[in-house]
Amino acid sequence: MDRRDALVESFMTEMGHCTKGETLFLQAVEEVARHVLTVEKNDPSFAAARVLARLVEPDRILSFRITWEDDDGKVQINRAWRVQASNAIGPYKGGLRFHPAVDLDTLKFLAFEQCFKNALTGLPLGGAKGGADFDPKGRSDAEIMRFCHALMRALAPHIGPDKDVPAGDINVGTKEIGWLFGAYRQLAGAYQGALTGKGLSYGGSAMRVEATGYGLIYFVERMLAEQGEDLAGKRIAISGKGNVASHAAEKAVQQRACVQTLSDTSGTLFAPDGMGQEAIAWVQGQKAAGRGIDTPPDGLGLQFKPGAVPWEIAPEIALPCATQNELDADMARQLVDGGTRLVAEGANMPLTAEAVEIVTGAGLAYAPGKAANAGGVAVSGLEMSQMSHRQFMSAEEVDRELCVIMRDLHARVAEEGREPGGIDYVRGANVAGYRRLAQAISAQGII
Ligand SMILES: NC(=O)C1=CN([C@@H]2O[C@H](COP(=O)(O)OP(=O)(O)OC[C@H]3O[C@@H](n4cnc5c(N)ncnc54)[C@H](O)[C@@H]3O)[C@@H](O)[C@H]2O)C=CC1
Ligand SMILES: O=C(O)CCC(=O)C(=O)O
Repeated sequence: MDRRDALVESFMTEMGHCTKGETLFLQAVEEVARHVLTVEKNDPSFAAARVLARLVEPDRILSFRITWEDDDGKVQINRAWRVQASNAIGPYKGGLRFHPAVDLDTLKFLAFEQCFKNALTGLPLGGAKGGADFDPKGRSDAEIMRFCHALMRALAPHIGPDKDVPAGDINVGTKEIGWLFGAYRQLAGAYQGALTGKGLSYGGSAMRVEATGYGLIYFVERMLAEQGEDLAGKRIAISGKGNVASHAAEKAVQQRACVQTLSDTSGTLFAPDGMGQEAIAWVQGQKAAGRGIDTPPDGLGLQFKPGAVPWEIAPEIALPCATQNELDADMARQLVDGGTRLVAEGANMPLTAEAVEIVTGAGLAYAPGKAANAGGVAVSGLEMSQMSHRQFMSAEEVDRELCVIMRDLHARVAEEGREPGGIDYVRGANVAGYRRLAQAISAQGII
């Protein structure tokens, strides 16, 4: 199915010349271009500023060789990048990912998406993303710490509280941020908030760990409220078992939903009667200890199916929370045929372009990650404010604020995406994010 119109076709063709082989980046850009190019064309100042053409070319891409020593004293070499996409509305902001599959294409797509997501939060945050092809699997803590310190030696000159503020992402959690921050403060010779996701004892925000998953559920609650419904008793399938997935599960259970799955690349944990908090805590403990989820203990109501994906249970709500393009066309058809009514992305771009066509074509309510998972970066924004004021909020205060941010974000997206038959969340998110970026970019002249 090809929905490209002439405007999108010519934009993508022009872009294709300098982005050969960057399939993830092109996928993310095309989805945005479909909705915003007509908005740009119809606004003389946005059109004159060529906003989208500027946004698809990052401000700068930093590339690093990271050299470090493993536990056997052997020299190891990794590649790392920081893609600083746009600081038109605030300092560059976005996570760092450690994964062997990390490459420039992945980070360019994530940095591009981050610009729109951060604009949607209503906070003054620009867009960036970074990471390394370092695989922490099988590495000791001492090795991961040495890698973090080596990475920060390369990154430190390019970041700072008013410049670029990295955070965590896949395989980068509170532990890694601690090591990155330790090296940063020594190299900078100053105690400043150049990273978020810090521990509570040294300038972190309450609830940053929970924020993305909890925010996702607050967003889903607004989507359901549009249909006059709530989460109570709804059967939910969640993929992933990490930070986003497990905290989405935790909040959904608190809101009386029936969470039936969590997963990883080895298979899926099924809970036919719904997971309790103990089951979720067990998954979190396994992940923290670097252990698998394939041997659940008796008494938690969990069954593990090797190689299975969560979507086969025909859930009412599907929340992909693992990684990009994890949910393909066949899985999307499985959801549609099984009667799923709502899909919201906890991960960044977890549905392939074809899968998006299938779920939206079938009339499911579908929220893209740039809207639904923005709670994490929003609380990072709150962490930046708290750090600069030297005054910290309680967990209850941050949670309340997160709820308000997700409610307002939903309203912004709904306003742009409302149609007679419901809300087009993809168009709403793309256009609302674009308008904020375009106003800032066109107001600041040709730079
Ligand atoms: N941590 C954060 O605050 C935010 C994260 N995200 C996105 O959420 C997603 C997950 O990130 P985190 O939970 O932070 O990472 P994490 O490292 O805590 O967990 C990721 C988990 O996904 C599992 N996984 C990877 N590929 C999989 C697959 N194909 N099927 C099933 N499971 C798979 C891994 O086993 C891993 O446990 C990523 O797309 C990330 O960019 C988005 C917004 C904020
Ligand atoms: O908290 C942040 O700055 C980054 C969060 C992130 O990487 C994301 O929203 O994908």
